[in-house]
Amino acid sequence: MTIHSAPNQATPQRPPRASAANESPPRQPTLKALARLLPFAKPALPRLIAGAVVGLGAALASLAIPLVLQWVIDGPLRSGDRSLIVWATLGVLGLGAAEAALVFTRRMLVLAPATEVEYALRRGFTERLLNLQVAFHDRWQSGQLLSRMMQDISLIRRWLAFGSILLLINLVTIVVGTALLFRWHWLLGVVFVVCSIPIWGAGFRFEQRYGSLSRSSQDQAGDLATSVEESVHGIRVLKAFGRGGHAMSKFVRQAETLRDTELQKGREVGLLWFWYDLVPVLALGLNLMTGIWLVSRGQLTVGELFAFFAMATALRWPMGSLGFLFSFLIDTRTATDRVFEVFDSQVVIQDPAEPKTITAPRGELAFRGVHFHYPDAREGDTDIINGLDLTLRPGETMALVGATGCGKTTLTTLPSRLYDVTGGSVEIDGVDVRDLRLEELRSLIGVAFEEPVLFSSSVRENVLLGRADLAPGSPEAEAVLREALDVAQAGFATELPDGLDTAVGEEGLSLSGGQRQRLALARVVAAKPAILVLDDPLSALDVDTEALVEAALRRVLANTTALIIAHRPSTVALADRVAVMRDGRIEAVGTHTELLRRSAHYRHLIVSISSPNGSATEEQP
Ligand SMILES: Nc1ncnc2c1ncn2[C@@H]1O[C@H](COP(=O)(O)OP(=O)(O)OP(=O)(O)O)[C@@H](O)[C@H]1O
Repeated sequence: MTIHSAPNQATPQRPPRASAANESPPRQPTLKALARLLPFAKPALPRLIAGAVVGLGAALASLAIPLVLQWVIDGPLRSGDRSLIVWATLGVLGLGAAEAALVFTRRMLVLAPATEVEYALRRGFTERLLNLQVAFHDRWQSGQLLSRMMQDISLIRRWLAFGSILLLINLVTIVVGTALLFRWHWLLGVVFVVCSIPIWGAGFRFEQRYGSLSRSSQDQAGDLATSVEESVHGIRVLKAFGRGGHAMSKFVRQAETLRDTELQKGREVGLLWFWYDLVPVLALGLNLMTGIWLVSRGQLTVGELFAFFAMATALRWPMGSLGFLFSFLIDTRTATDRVFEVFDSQVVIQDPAEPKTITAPRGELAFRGVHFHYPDAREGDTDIINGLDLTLRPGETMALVGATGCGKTTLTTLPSRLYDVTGGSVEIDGVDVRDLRLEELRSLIGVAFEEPVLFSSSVRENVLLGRADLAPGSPEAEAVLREALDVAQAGFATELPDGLDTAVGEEGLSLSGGQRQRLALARVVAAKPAILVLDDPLSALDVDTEALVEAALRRVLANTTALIIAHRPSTVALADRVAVMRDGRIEAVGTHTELLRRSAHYRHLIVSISSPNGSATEEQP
């Protein structure tokens, strides 16, 4: 039973969550953007550089073949020296074999370090996500984060292992090869360089256009991942409301947008490839005519002409591959930008510079002149928590009641610093929670949310989540586990197929709402915090189970300070005192009987939550 309220004009409405696609900062030069990978790539650099050097060796071996050919044609072949011809043939074979072996070695050298960089990036990314405050996660779609974590980081790995090295090798090969063309005859070199001008022009135009397309497609892939994730998560609701078709058409719309962007990308890459395929062939044709002309005038030997063709052919792949490598480069810089947008997000809720500590916690929790608004609140909106004062004495159980949307859940997020107050302070035993290290603070406060979240692991691991101090499987851990399950009336867990080792959560056995809620309650009880914050923890339980949990909770709460959001009279009955919240403040505090006597708003709330279709609005007294 929930207390409903009419839309409250005073509280800000949440705008839809921003797709991160709208937030990209101005583009910086590609090399500068990629240089941000250096701290992660540093340990892998020696092997990546060794791979590049070996790769260059392979390229030079392939470039040496035309030189040997020239020497054979102009030397031994003309003079008829058979033994030298055999040696030269063996030399060419040796160079070919050396090239193959070096390419293989390059692959082996770069594979492992690139995977290590991928691992380091994923690890850093996850650490960042876990450290970032809840407000960050409110703004970012999960599919966007997932696609950055999986697709973008793996693209960066492929770039480090192959793309970057191939681009370097191919550019060096083109420069050295072109220099050799000049060595045979300056005119051949000039023709080659002039012919390659359109390639550079096409590359420049491509960089300009492909960058934004690449960004759009990677963001759209993230949006698509979000839709799929939401549909899979909400599959029951979609089916129950017969809205599978609606979800499908949303998916199709997004998939079509992504397809169109990919097609545009494909057209841009196709155009680039056209130039990169056409120009080397044109250059070869023009050079053939120039070469024959030079031979006819005696300015070039036949051997030099033959070697020149072998060289121009050897340069075809490096030239042709540039289109693909440039698009790869731009996709990678986009991926790097997207990954670093998360790394660049400020962790605003963190440990203080000079932390205080509470050596013997008594469990007093005080809200002093607290103000709070969510980061997306608009200028001029009234704060959701608007100058709130409330003190819970050590060991006291305080029920918090108020109309729906008045800010009760928001208030429960402040003591453990899921969000920071925007004014005033929250104090434990007189110490501002912002002066405590987060680890200490979160060991002092246990929170159970209305929506019980279980992880895809065993019952045991889920319940002992907050007890990293207990060795898994130790007698002490088992005792804490049993006691917590007992208090939460979660004995059903021992009868699951694998007992307390049964996997639950998304990947595990499906549990009922009440079973999930009892395990979540057991988890917070097992944490044995000095202060418990419970957001309507018994809402999914039947009346009999609720009574049993309440009796057991009373035992636990005897020594623990507790703030409990109450949506039912039975939960209010657990409390020593009740606080009535209205318009972002505490309107009245007292025992249930006192409040019934002196607060009209409380009477209204109690009547509405006691009736079968209970509803309360802020407009009522
Ligand atoms: N993450 C958020 N970002 C922005 N606004 C939020 C966020 N969470 C809640 N709000 C807004 O804050 C206001 C108070 O919400 P809150 O969940 O604290 O109310 P509540 O009293 O717990 O309601 P209920 O009894 O229905 O659970 C609402 O207007 C809500 O839209």
